[in-house]
Amino acid sequence: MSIALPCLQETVSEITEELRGRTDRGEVATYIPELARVDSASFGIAVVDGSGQVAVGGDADVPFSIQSISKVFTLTLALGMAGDRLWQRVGREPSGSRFNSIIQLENERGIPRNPFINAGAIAVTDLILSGHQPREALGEILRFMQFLADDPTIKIDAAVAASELRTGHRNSALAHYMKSFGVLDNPVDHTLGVYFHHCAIAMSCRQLAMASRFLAHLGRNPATGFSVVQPERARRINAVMLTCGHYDGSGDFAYRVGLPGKSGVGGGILAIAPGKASITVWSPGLDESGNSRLGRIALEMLAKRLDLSIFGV
Ligand SMILES: NC(=O)CC[C@H](N)C(=O)O
Repeated sequence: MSIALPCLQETVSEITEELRGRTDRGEVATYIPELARVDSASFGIAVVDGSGQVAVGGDADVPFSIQSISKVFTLTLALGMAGDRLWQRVGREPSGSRFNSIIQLENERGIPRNPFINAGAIAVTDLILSGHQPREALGEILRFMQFLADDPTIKIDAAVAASELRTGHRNSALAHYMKSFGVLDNPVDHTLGVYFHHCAIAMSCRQLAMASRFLAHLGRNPATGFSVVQPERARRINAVMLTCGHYDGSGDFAYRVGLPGKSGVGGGILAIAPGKASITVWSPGLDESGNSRLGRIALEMLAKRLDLSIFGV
C-alpha cells in the first residue's frame, strides 16, 4: 500500500479556487460541432493516490468528452491483444506535428509516428477491430473503461460520435491514406466508426483518475491488487505518454509539468505520477497545440506543490 499524499484535498481545493476566476482559458474546439456547445467556464480536477484517497475540485463529477484520452486505453487493450507486434504498425516517436497531420505518412510508408496522434490511434483501433464486428470491438473498449473505473454507468455520447462522423473528413482522409499503404486491415468505415465512438466516451475527472490507477502503480489497481498489465508495460505506456501525449506540445508539457500526460480536444488531461497518483483535469479551452490551457496550468501547480515531477524538485 502506498503512502497517502499529504495535504492532498487542501492543495486541490486551493488550485481550484485560484483558477476559477481566470479568463485566459483558450478556445473551445469547434471542428467537432457538438464539442462547441460545452460551457467554457467548466473546470474540474480529481486526484487518486495509492492509498485510495480521492481529492476533487470544481466540476470533478461532470462527464465530458474524453476524446484522445481514450487512446491511452485503446493502446493498452491493443498491446494486450497483439503484444509488441503492434509496433510494426505504429511508431513510438514524437511527431512534432499537429494531432491530425497527414504529412509524415507519405514519406513513412503510411506508418504513423505514434499511437496518440489521430493516424496512430486509428491504426491501433484497426488492430482491436481485427476479426470482430464494430459493435463488439466498441463494447470491448467501453467495458474495459467501466471495469477499470469500477463504474458501469460510463457511456458513449451518441451526439458527439454522430457529430464527428458527419464532419470527420480529415480522419477519413488519414484512414484511407493508411489503407492505401496496407496499414489498415478492416473496411475504413468500420475502423473509423469505432474510433469516433471511443473518442466520444463521456467520463468525469473522477472516473478517469480511477480508470488510470493501474498506470501509476506498476500495472496494478492498488485498491484490489488486480494486475491490468505487467509493470514493464505500464512503464512503457507512461513513456509514450510523456514523449507523445501532447502532440507538438509534448516537450513543453514535460518541461513545465514533468509527468506523463495525455490530452484530449474535449479539454481533459490525464496525468500520471508514477508510484504516487493518477490525476485528471478538465477545462474545455485549448491552446494552439489543441491541449487544455487551464488544465496544463493546474497540473503545473499541482506537480510543484505536491512535488510530483518525475524529474525531481
Ligand atoms: N486531440 C483529440 O482529442 C482528437 C480526437 C478527435 N476525436 C479527432 O479525431 O479529431
